[in-house]
Amino acid sequence: MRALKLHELTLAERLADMAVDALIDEADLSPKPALVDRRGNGAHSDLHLGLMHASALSLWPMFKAMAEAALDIGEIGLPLREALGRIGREGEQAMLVTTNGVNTHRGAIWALGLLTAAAALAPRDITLNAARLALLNDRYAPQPLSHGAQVAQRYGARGAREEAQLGFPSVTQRGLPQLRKSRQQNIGEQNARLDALLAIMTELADTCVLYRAGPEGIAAMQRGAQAVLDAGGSATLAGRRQLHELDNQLLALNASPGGAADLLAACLFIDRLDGAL
Ligand SMILES: CC(C)(COP(=O)(O)OP(=O)(O)OC[C@H]1O[C@@H](n2cnc3c(N)ncnc32)[C@H](O[C@H]2O[C@H](COP(=O)(O)OP(=O)(O)OP(=O)(O)O)[C@@H](O)[C@H]2O)[C@@H]1O)[C@@H](O)C(=O)NCCC(=O)NCCS
Ligand SMILES: Nc1ncnc2[nH]cnc12
Repeated sequence: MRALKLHELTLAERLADMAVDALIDEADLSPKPALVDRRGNGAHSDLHLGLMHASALSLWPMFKAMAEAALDIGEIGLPLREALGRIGREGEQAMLVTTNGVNTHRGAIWALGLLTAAAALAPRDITLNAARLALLNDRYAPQPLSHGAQVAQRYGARGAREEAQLGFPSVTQRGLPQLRKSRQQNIGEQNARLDALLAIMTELADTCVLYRAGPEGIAAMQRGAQAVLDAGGSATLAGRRQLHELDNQLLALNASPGGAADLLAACLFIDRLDGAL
């Protein structure tokens, strides 16, 4: 009998695999404060873990197309930025068809889309090149009054666009260093990832939290996340108590840190890519 020969994955396919894996790892990580995880729906009535998985898988062709566009065009500039915008909008439609209209991964399409394209061009300069792409103005992008735009107007908050334009400081200066520090303490991968999420939450202006719960919600998220880390992190008993407290507080405020969750996925993507280099 002849052996079945599987085709070797292209670079674009491997990057799409890594992006989807990062989204699934983020969704599965538990217990995340007020977010969808293996325990339940957090502060969401319209989301659940199966939907997050289906949504992540629906985005695989989009991530692959973004990486291919970067490889075809070969340089940072308006043609690539506008190609990514078009592919991203199509991906968002595919996501909405899969989820029956629920917004599961809009922020992740933005962050991981830019990072996937940047990784295809030059993995070692990934956040710098993602920022350069985010700084270019896509002439075809619609200007809807999104939740992010509304809270930017009301509170002057820096949202997803600015986070990318600055080269993802929440990821490079908070999430990744914490992930590596916690791993060195041999506390287990899930605890290290939870600590990374908390580190991201300590300073982020998450526009999802701001839209739902205002500055009070942001203060509760940032203060509570810092309290877990100060108590020794999510692997310690004292830290777990603080984490439980943070979960309760955010649920009471109906505040879901969806932006922080997307940035954790970005963090896991870059970490995986570093491991593959
Ligand atoms: C340029 C865009 C990023 C648009 O940004 P803008 O801020 O105008 O739009 P939003 O759609 O409100 O926000 C983008 C999403 O980014 C996540 N996010 C929030 N804060 C931050 C932050 N500080 N840094 C990084 N990322 C952040 C967040 O995504 C998660 O939350 C989603 C659910 O949130 P929300 O929409 O508020 O809630 P809903 O469930 O819809 O309603 P309620 O339940 O509250 O009633 C969830 O999807 C997570 O992913 C923000 O939502 C860019 O998005 C854009 O232009 N998109 C158009 C398509 C495109 O061109 N893409 C290009 C690909 S390269
Ligand atoms: N796990 C999660 N729960 C709720 N919103 C999210 N957006 C991205 N990941 C999420």
